[in-house]
Amino acid sequence: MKAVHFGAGNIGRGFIGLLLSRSGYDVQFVDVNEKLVALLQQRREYTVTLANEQAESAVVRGVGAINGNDVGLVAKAIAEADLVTTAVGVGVLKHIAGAIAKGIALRLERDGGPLHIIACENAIGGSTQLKELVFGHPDAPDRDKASGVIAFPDAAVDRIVPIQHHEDPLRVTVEPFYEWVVDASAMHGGYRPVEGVIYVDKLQPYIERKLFTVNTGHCCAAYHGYVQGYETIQQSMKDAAIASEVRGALQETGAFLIRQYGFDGSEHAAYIDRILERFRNPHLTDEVVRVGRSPIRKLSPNDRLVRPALSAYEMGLEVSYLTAAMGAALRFDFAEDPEAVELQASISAQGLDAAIEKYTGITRNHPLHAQIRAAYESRGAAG
Ligand SMILES: NC(=O)c1ccc[n+]([C@@H]2O[C@H](COP(=O)([O-])OP(=O)(O)OC[C@H]3O[C@@H](n4cnc5c(N)ncnc54)[C@H](O)[C@@H]3O)[C@@H](O)[C@H]2O)c1
Ligand SMILES: O=P(O)(O)OC[C@@H](O)[C@@H](O)[C@H](O)[C@H](O)CO
Repeated sequence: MKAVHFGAGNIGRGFIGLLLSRSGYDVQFVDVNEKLVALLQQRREYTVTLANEQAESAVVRGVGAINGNDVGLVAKAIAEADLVTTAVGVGVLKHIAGAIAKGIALRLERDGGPLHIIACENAIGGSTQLKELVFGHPDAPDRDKASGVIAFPDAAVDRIVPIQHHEDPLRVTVEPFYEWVVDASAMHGGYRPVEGVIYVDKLQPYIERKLFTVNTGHCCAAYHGYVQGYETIQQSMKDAAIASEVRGALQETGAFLIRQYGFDGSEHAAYIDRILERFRNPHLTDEVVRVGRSPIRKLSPNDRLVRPALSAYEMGLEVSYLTAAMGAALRFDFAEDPEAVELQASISAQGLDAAIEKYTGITRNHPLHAQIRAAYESRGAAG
């Protein structure tokens, strides 16, 4: 069984590659980081360590790597694969769509069998977005011809994998918890399950619960922590005021999720508690600038702050912790993050109100707009 996985980064090596390999797949990573590709080709294995007391390690063996710029080789691998997955960042999907389009075209020419392509990104409908990019690409084959053969099931993936600082660039430390949920309703019948993956008929409750709890809470800790001058999520969560901002935001998204999807209230409260413990994991060092990365994406209308806030507001629920986090996100001025630079330049050039409208879609006449402005102002440049 052959799997092609785009993105040999933290989640690619520390989660998706690990599970695929355990399920008996030969994993070919596709990446544009030449150093990573060369090391994977040379060693064909890497080590994953769990961030717990025991620090248990596992070696993932028999992996390979292809340079993503070698589109011909990537297309050939896709034509021959049994499964394709991605973890490159949702904004990067457009850059891999061409190679996937070529791979599908080659596969159809050769009468290759059915194939699932699963985007494991933090986004609602990540695989569906990838599908649109692939079939919008000039190298894509006819959509109808491909539709019986190629499926793009959406997925939710959860495992905290920080930026790694090991001497060995392939080694990756991951939290023990993981959850990978795939929309089985979009899959071809008779698929071969990946060990550890949960297949469900309706993904929406799972992806929204994950994104609007794990990722909402995570970015609240990151943005409030950044404003207060903390370097890591673990330091931020030790600050009682920040921990209470994070819990407050998760109670707000929780009220919306429970009402929207009928989750059991006490089970959801336990889910929140578990997540807060995961953020505090003393065996991990997760930088606030990683978790807060790409603030424009995180402030966008369909993402972890604005979407649950607007949905909850429309249900008549309180959202002041969520707007507080948006105010803090607008203060994220990390100079090495291109989206933070763009956001700050926009605030300086066009003013705060225009930036809130542009990036969140929340217009000046919406009551939440004033709340976000007030939250931003109360934080001041130095917090
Ligand atoms: N790290 C986590 O805790 C975590 C958990 C769940 C989901 N995710 C999601 O997984 C995705 C990847 O996150 P990450 O933390 O592993 O990031 P990462 O930066 O560690 O890994 C991304 C990898 O993609 C590679 N890449 C970039 N452009 C590429 C291209 N054109 N072709 C092939 N490879 C390319 C990069 O070189 C890098 O190795 C994101 O969507 C993220 O939201 C991350
Ligand atoms: O990957 P992002 O930028 O969407 O979000 C940053 C973190 O919140 C995220 O990577 C989490 O660690 C992960 O989603 C946990 O499952």
